[in-house]
Amino acid sequence: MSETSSDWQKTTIDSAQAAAHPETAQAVARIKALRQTIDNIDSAAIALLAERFKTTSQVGVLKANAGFAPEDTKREDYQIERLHRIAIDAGLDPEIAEMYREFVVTEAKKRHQRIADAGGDPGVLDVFA
Ligand SMILES: O=C(O)C(=O)C[C@]1(C(=O)O)C=C[C@@H](O)C=C1
Repeated sequence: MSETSSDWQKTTIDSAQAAAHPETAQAVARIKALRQTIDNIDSAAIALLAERFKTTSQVGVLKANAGFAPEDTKREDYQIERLHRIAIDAGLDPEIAEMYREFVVTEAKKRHQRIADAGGDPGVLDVFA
């Protein structure tokens, strides 16, 4: 339950909440189970993002060494159309798919530029160095 009417957006749902409000115990238990699935999805999403950025870094090296610019608008137009279509098929608001695309492609281009500035060395992106 909300602690006060003004902070209804923030309810920490945990065992303390369940103990204090036994009438919502079923909802708390269900939310807990759903959170496990959310955590699994987040783990998969982070692993996929890691693979995507490792892959785009390889593209960045090839582009830098070949003298190609970081951005390819024709490829991006294809990605926009494709992700819009597959989002609708998947039951996802295409605006969310576009926000995702914009985020990953913008970050990939920044990294392409950093690699190019480093003369094609992807080591410049090594966050663990
Ligand atoms: O496919 C490329 O040319 C890339 O550099 C990869 C990528 C992407 O992140 O998907 C990034 C920048 C380009 O403008 C288009 C696509």
